[in-house]
Amino acid sequence: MIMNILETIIAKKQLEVATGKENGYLESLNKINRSHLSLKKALETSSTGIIAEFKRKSPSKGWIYPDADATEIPSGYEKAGATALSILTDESFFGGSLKDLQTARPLVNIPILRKDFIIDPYQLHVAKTIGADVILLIATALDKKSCASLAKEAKSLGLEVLLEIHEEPELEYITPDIDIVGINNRNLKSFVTDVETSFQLGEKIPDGYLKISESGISDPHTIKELRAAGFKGFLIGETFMKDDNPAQELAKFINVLD
Ligand SMILES: O=P(O)(O)OC[C@@H](O)[C@@H](O)c1c[nH]c2ccccc12
Repeated sequence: MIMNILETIIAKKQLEVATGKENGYLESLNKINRSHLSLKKALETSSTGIIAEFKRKSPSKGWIYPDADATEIPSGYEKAGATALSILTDESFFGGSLKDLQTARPLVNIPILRKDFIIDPYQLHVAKTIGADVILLIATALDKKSCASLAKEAKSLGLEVLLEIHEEPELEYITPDIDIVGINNRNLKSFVTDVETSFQLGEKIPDGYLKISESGISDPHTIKELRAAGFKGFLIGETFMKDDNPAQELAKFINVLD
C-alpha cells in the first residue's frame, strides 16, 4: 500500500508516542504550575489576530530555516505584534521539538499553540507540561469519536482546542468542546493550497464558533478579505520563516495591515 504523507506522519507518530510512554518521558518533565492563556480571548480582543508560526521545515517546502533559534524568533514575533504563537513540536517532518516550545514559554506572554499531530491523550499531558495553552486536533487525521474524546480530555486539563478542518464533511467534527475552528487552506494529502477554501467553508461554520484561516497566507490584503468574511485569526508560517529575520517580516506585514 502506498501511503500519503499524512498516513506516513501518523504511523511515525504512533511509534513516537509508544516510545515516549515506554521511556517515561512525561514523568521526567518538570511540572510547573501556571495558569493558561486563552487564545480565544486573545483573538477576540486583538488587533492583528496573527498567530505567527515557528517552523524550520515542512513536507511540502523542505527546509525553510534549518537553524531557526527558539530563544530569538518567538519573542521577536511577540514584540512585532503577534497575537499568539504556533510552535511545531514534530521533529521528523517539521524539524521542531518539544524543547523549542519549552524554550519559548518563559520568554513570551502570549498564548502558545502546540502544533503537532495529536492522536493520543498522552500527548495532551505532554503539551500541558511543556507549557502549551492550546492544542491542535486535525479532523483529517482522526475519526470523529477519538477527536471528540481528545477534545474533552484537553478541556479537562485546562487546554484550549483548535479543531482543523479542510472539507465540508469535517464540519461534523465540531462539538461544544471545540474552542476555535481552523480552516486549513492546505490539503494535507496533496499539499494543494488555496485560500478560497476558507471563504467557502467559513460560511458553513455554525454561529458562535470563532474561526481562523490557516496556511498559504502571504499578502496582507488577504487578511482584510478574511476579516470581512468573519475570520478572527490568521495562522502564518512560511511567509515569515522564509526570511532571515521572521519577526521583522511580521512587523512589515502588520504595518501594511493597519
Ligand atoms: O506556512 P504556512 O503556509 O503559512 O502555514 C502555516 C500552518 O497553517 C501550517 O504549518 C499547518 C496547518 N496545519 C498544519 C498541521 C500540521 C502541521 C502544519 C500545519
